Amino acid sequence: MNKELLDQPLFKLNNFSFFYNTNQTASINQLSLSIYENEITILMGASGSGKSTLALCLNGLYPEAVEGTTKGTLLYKGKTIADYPRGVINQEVGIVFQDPESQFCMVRVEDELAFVLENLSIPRSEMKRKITNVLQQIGMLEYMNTDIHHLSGGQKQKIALASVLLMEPRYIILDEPTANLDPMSRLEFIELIIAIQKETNIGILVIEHQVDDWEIYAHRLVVLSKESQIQLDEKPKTAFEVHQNVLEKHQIAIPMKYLDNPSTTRKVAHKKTMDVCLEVHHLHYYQKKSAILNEISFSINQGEFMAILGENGAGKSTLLQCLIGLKKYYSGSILFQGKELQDLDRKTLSKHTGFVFQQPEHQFICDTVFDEVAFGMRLNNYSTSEINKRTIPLLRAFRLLDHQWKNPFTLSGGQKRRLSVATMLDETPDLLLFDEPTFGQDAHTTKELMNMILDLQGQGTAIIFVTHDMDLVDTYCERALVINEGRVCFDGSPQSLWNQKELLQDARLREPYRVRECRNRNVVHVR
Ligand SMILES: Nc1ncnc2c1ncn2[C@@H]1O[C@H](COP(=O)(O)OP(=O)(O)OP(=O)(O)O)[C@@H](O)[C@H]1O
Ligand SMILES: Nc1ncnc2c1ncn2[C@@H]1O[C@H](COP(=O)(O)OP(=O)(O)OP(=O)(O)O)[C@@H](O)[C@H]1O
Repeated sequence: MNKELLDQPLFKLNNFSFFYNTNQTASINQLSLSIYENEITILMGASGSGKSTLALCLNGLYPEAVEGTTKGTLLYKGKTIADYPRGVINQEVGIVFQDPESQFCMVRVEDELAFVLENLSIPRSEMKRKITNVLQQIGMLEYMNTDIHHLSGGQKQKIALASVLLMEPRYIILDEPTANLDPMSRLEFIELIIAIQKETNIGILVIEHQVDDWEIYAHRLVVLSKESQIQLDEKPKTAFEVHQNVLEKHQIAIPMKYLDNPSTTRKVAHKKTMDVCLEVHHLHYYQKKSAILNEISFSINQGEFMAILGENGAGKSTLLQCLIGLKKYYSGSILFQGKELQDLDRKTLSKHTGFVFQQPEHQFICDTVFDEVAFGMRLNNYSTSEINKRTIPLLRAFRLLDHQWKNPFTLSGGQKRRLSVATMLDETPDLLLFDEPTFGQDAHTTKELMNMILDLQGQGTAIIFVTHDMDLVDTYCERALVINEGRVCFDGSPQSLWNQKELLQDARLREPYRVRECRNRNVVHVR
């Protein structure tokens, strides 16, 4: 690609490095890259390759907002970013993060958007019109007066995008923006971005680990190695068709449509035993008088692997929190191995169960990665040599050994997620609950993580797994429980779920790629 001869790049990095002061090695290492306006560029790379750090440097937030230093040059419109007056770049280069909550300052949607306009010194008389226009543009006008906390994940993501659009940016960076969205919201969000790009012709940088729904729209795919060196810079179609070996080497997930035979990857294991692990009877849960969970009943046996599916806001996380005893004020009953959950003390419960939170940060309590993994063992009075014997292999398996003395809060998104899973595997639990454990993970980690889960399933652990990834459900799960508006609307095998088109639509789910492919080839009943 020798585009540079034709156009002046919007961003130009020349041997650019970024060091967090707490780390000995560079998080971005002598990267040279040009990024152009009016293009959609996808940036991929293994977890920890420096993608989010790069996004924050391009937006001018780093190094100022963090203890870090840079080397080499990073030019925006031909001028060093540090030479622009404060705030100019933030306004011209907008970022939407994976977790939109981290971007909000106000309670109501309108106030949040007005706050953005206030910072731009827009007169009050113009605010209403601008807010109405942007909400119309993203299809959220009816939510102008809604409390942001009452919006679903997908809706919050759209409001985060609206805040960025109000700044009329020249460039937008989307850092894993769809990782928390249900399958339909994900598609709608991508379509919205593409429509906006066509209408305004602005440049967009998409950082993602799963690009199945993005790649047809992108002009360019850039792949970084672990050492943040460019390994590939191609049209996505060419990259996925011609360079699969390079992509696999760098742990990049190849969209299913480019794989020879995706159905051979199915690994559903039937390890269910006769021993009941958990029983839920007539569970109801209310939040501020509104019903979040309604009349939920099901049971799961040891060795069973069940996915919980449903649209953003359906009640999946609330259900998991009830099942693990974090939400206590429910009605109905939950029995763990025959005993009422509310009668079990926390220590017994934490010895036999594990819970991986949706936001990994919510479960970190120690100052180092090592201590975080060893925490449960110390609580159970393990000797130092026993702790080392168990902790080191776990850190190695989750590719965290090099980061073991770091503070967990300074890890990359994917590293945090891996740590949150590793902390639950210090023993073989009887019940493991995962709230979206694979989002934000590269292909290699997702595969390893799923294999570890299958291993535990084989040892008799009952697995409950909340996910928005239908391909994962199709590949690994033997049972799916679908929640819609707080009620169970399906409980059965994923294969029978894929045949219920209306139900999938109501719950805003999608068939996995394998099944869509079968349908395209007119195989009517999918097995
Ligand atoms: N503190 C709260 N006050 C009022 N409503 C709340 C509160 N917390 C959650 N809710 C509502 O409860 C419902 C269920 O939320 P929950 O987080 O369980 O959904 P979810 O299925 O896990 O969604 P997602 O897929 O987006 O993670 C949502 O409609 C949400 O708005
Ligand atoms: N605030 C911080 N302080 C110290 N080190 C950090 C900080 N944030 C990130 N790092 C380190 O910098 C490296 C790059 O992190 P970054 O978040 O940019 O990676 P990434 O490619 O976005 O990863 P992922 O795909 O897992 O989100 C990682 O090794 C990470 O541990």
